[in-house]
Parts: sequence; structure tokens; C-alpha cells
Amino acid sequence: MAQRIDIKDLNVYYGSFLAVADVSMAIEPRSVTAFIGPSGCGKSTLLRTLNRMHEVVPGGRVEGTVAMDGVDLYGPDVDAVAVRRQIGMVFQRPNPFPTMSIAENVLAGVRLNNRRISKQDAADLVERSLQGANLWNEVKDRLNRPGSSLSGGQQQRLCIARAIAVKPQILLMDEPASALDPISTLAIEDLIAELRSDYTIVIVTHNMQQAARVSDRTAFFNIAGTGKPGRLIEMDDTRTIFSTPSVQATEDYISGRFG
Ligand SMILES: Nc1ncnc2c1ncn2[C@@H]1O[C@H](COP(=O)(O)OP(=O)(O)OP(=O)(O)O)[C@@H](O)[C@H]1O
Repeated sequence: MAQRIDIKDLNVYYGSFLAVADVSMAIEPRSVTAFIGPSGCGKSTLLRTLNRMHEVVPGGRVEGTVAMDGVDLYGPDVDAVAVRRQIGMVFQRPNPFPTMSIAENVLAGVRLNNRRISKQDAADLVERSLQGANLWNEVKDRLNRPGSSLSGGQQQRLCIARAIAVKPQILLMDEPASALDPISTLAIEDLIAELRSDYTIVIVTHNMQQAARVSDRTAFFNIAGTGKPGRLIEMDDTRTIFSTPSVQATEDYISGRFG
């Protein structure tokens, strides 16, 4: 199911402002890649180019290529809406549909994709997705209660269930645990570790320990100053980045000397 992502010579703009410059990197399938770096270096912006959400912002555009298993997402025949539907995204704040039931929240993406689905298939998909998000046991007796009746950590796992219900190949996570308490954070991290075997996962995180715990590869981004674009400084196995990075700025950042 998972797909490889190849980013080549990517520049990302908001209008005339170059927010991220000259990024080339490969993101391996069935692995977790963490984007780290100081505030404003463009981690979230880059993440949003991977499912064409960036260009939803007025003036948002890219130069360069982002290929999924060799197919350029920005190619002329590619439908941006279809790309957004296929590539799951989980945000910082859990955003279930508050009045929709837990079960309908899980099915929301599938329904948006206009897929006709029988009652039994829907029930199976709800169970499978909630199992996949490690939430089934906590909610199986109240699937008709509203999504907003869950705790923050449960809501975030519900959002992950919603994302995986459409069977995406890639899951993008923008600080998925930063609004959660430590126990919910660990639940999300455990879940990421489990999902890794089926998906290509890219996670933006400010939390160094989290990057070290959950990711296989880490990409460090930096910015030379206000108004300057963010750049990829280095990318390597997470163990290497956190033990023997090759660039001084990476070492300074991970050891807490700036950022
Ligand atoms: N909608 C927008 N319109 C214009 N500029 C934007 C927009 N969103 C972000 N930017 C700018 O793009 C640059 C990169 O922002 P981005 O949010 O991607 O950084 P980040 O590394 O994810 O930051 P943080 O860690 O604080 O979330 C910043 O200079 C930011 O001000």
C-alpha cells in the first residue's frame, strides 16, 4: 500500500515570498520520516505540498516535482482534489466533525469520495479503522455518540481512523500530538509505530524526543533569518541525526542550543 515520495528541486511560495527553497529528498515507503527545525523554517508548508493542500492558500504555488512512485503530483493530468482525498492528513488540533457520530466521523472521508458502501461493509470498515487507530475498545459501545464526546487524545485517534478509512498510501501528520497530554501522546506514538508497516508516514514535530522515538529518518530544516526561505540542511537515519549529525547547525538544534 505504501508509496515512495521523491521531492526534487522544490521551491514553495506564498505569492512572491519564497518560503521553502530548493528541497530534494527521498521518503521511503513503510517508514516514518520526521521533519524537524526551528519555527518558520517551512516544515508545515513543505508537508502540505505533499498532498497539494498548499495551493489551497491564495498565492500558494510550487516549482519542482513531488513524485509518488514516479508519478509527479503536479503533472498536468493530475487532479489535485483526488490527491487530497488519497493522501491522509492529521492536524495539530483534533478536528472531528463535532455533531457527527463516532461511526459517521470514521466514514466521512469515504462518503466524500462518493463511494457507495453497504451497511455491513460500512460497519466492518468502522470497526477495522477504529481497531487500526487503537480506539475500538474504548468506543465500540458508543459508536452513535457524537465525535465531540471523546477526550482530546481519543478525538485525535478518531481523526487517524478517519484518515486510514479511505486506505491512503501516505499519511501526513502535522504535530499530531502537540495538543495532547503525555498519555495520549504515547498512545499516538505507539499507533504511529504500528501504522509504519503499512504506510509511508511523514510527521512534523517540535519534540526532539518524539522524533527520536517514532521516526526512522529525520530531515532537519533551518532558516537563515526572517524573510529568508527555509532549507533542508541534512537528512539521515534518525539515529545518525541524533548521535553524529554531519552539520553543526543540526547538532546545535538537537542539543537545544537554538530553535
Ligand atoms: N498562509 C500563509 N501565507 C503567507 N505566509 C505563510 C503562510 N503560512 C506560513 N507562511 C510563512 O511561511 C514560512 C514557513 O511557515 P511554516 O508554518 O511552514 O513553518 P514551520 O516550520 O511549520 O513553523 P512552526 O514550527 O512554527 O509551525 C513562515 O515564514 C510563515 O510565516
